[in-house]
Amino acid sequence: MGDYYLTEKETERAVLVALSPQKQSEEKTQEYLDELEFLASTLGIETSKTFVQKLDKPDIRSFVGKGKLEEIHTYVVDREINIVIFDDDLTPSQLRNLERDLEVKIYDRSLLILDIFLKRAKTAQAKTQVELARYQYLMPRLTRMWTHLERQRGGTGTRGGAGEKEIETDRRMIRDQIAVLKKKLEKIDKQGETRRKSREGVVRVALVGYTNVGKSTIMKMLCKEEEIYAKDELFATVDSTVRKVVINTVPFLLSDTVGFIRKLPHNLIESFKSTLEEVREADILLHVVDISHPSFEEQMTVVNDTLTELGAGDKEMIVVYNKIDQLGSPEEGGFDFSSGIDTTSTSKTNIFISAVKKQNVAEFRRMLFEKVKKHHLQIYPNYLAPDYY
Ligand SMILES: Nc1nc2c(ncn2[C@@H]2O[C@H](COP(=O)(O)OP(=O)(O)OP(=O)(O)O)[C@@H](O)[C@H]2O)c(=O)[nH]1
Ligand SMILES: [Mg+2]
Repeated sequence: MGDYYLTEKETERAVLVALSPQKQSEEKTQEYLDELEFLASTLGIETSKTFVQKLDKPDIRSFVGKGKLEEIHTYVVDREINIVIFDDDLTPSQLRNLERDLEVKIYDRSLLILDIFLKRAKTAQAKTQVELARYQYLMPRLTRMWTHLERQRGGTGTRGGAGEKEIETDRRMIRDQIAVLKKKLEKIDKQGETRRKSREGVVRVALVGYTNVGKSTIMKMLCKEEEIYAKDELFATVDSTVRKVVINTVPFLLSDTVGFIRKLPHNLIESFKSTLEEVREADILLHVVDISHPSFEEQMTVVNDTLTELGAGDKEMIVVYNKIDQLGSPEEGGFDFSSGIDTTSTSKTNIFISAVKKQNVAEFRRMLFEKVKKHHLQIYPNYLAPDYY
């Protein structure tokens, strides 16, 4: 008997499924799967095995081909797996077919991300936004949700799913719920607008970046606050936090925002637009990058694309390359970051730091101070800011 049988019942065990198109390297596929595993573990789901199928496009009926599906099914039954997670979004009919064939909970990337957001959201606004996005996601997939409800009520894997009548009732209920949530959000947005107006006349800085790069850690470092939640988990921050920071007598507002990720569900971006208003209204963006991540460049592209989508693509920006402590020393072939500043780029400013090991933090603060001062002087031309040193 393997270890599997010793695992506590409550632990959710999953298998991951991804496609590997011909033009994608094996390393890339593995990296995507690692990210998916990390997402799952953030929800407390343990990954038991991953399945990869060499296919350029997903199978219309069941995402993977028939043979692979049988292979997955056998494994799921043998190892008492409760969830199968697909790295791409599934169409409503794929979801239905897979659930029928595999007889376990089926997740796709979007649902996984939505569930993490649901777990993390703290403020009324974020909670409402996630609920809305989740209902919009579930709406075309109602049969599936119904069978989930069935199971929760103690039914056994209802093969045929619910009757049309029940589904219609559910659909109506969800439609009403979506309307209620939208109204609620409008009201919250109005209050937010008033609050944002009251912040006029103060320079605004927003931390942006891929998830888990260290935004909240930098926020904490700049605010000297302990209560900001930073953790080695994806989407540790879902609500945006705003704090007043003063560097060398120049005040500004700093906001920490939700991290971006490859293939962020579109509904989610839509519903988070008001939270991301912090980003749109910022004078300066601090684009935090985890330079120790093997695909940091791709992550930067995801972030820049999302910023463009939000209409914040051409803002003044400092690129903060974080986690340099994770890189090798110059002797080991790593970079020499001792100066902390790369002046080769003209439109943007780059800085290399370690928020945890506090490397190059003084240079970073000075760079930020110079930028903030410039904006502060535009608002208060008569203000005499002292020199940094
Ligand atoms: N080695 C190293 N780890 C760091 C550094 N900065 C942050 N981390 C770690 O990276 C992990 C993620 O940090 P967070 O600050 O939560 O990252 P985030 O960007 O706010 O993440 P989300 O809110 O999940 O999007 C934590 O475990 C941090 O301790 C650094 O300079 N060096
Ligand atoms: Mg965070």
